[in-house]
Amino acid sequence: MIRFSQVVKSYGDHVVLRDLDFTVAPGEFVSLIGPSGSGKTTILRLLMTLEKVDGGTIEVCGDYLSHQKRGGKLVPADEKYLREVRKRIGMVFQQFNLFPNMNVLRNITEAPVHSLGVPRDEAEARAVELLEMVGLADKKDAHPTRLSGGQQQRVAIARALAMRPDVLLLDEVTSALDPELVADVLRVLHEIAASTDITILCVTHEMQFARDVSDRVMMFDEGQVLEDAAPDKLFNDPDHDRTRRFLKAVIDRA
Ligand SMILES: Nc1ncnc2c1ncn2[C@@H]1O[C@H](COP(=O)(O)OP(=O)(O)OP(=O)(O)O)[C@@H](O)[C@H]1O
Repeated sequence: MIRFSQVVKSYGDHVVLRDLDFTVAPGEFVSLIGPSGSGKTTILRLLMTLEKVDGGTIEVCGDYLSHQKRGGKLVPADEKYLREVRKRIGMVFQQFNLFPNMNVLRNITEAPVHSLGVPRDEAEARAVELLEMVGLADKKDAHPTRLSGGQQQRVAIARALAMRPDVLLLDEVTSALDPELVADVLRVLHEIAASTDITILCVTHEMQFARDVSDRVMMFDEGQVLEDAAPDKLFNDPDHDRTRRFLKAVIDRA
């Protein structure tokens, strides 16, 4: 579960998120769409604790992310507390960010072994299962530089899942890929959405994918959720003219 309550985030005088409220229910797959500069990445950066809120609260699976409870009061979260909460949040970025000096298996097992204390043989067995799931069982000994961008991104997805996160954040995960490599990555995400109960928040420009895979789609504009609906409703019959114009612009560009 993810809950933003009255979240405000500014950069200097520029208010990027204004009194933002939204919830992603446990196990839901929600896509976030909207024009460039509307604040989508800022939402993910707050969830990754790379930024702090200026107002309001963020909760992940019942724990505050922006604050912690001390003596019955909410106080700003300290680093030790955040390190624990962060373990429950998986992330996959546009750039794959794999460790170039480690083979694929090590890339996947490093965090479970060192941050969660999972025994190495157990972490390796799980990594092999995940590599099978993403269609790369034969690449476990390869180094990332030997893989295509699409394969590297599938390793990055396996690496995020190896931490058994409650919440998975996807930030334009296909944007850096050549078009012919996109389908395999989307297929893997489809399977994850269908076969796990991870709560997923996905920022994407892939409208067909958002339509196919999401339980809900949030159209975001100027720091607020303009429209929040099931994909069929949002893509076929949006309530707002702004949404209609945005969707048309994306389709015309494709
Ligand atoms: N570190 C920062 N310092 C100052 N302004 C920032 C910073 N990060 C983002 N912004 C501004 O905040 C606004 C929202 O940016 P954000 O990256 O969240 O938008 P976005 O919807 O993700 O855009 P895109 O689709 O292009 O990635 C933009 O006007 C951006 O210029």
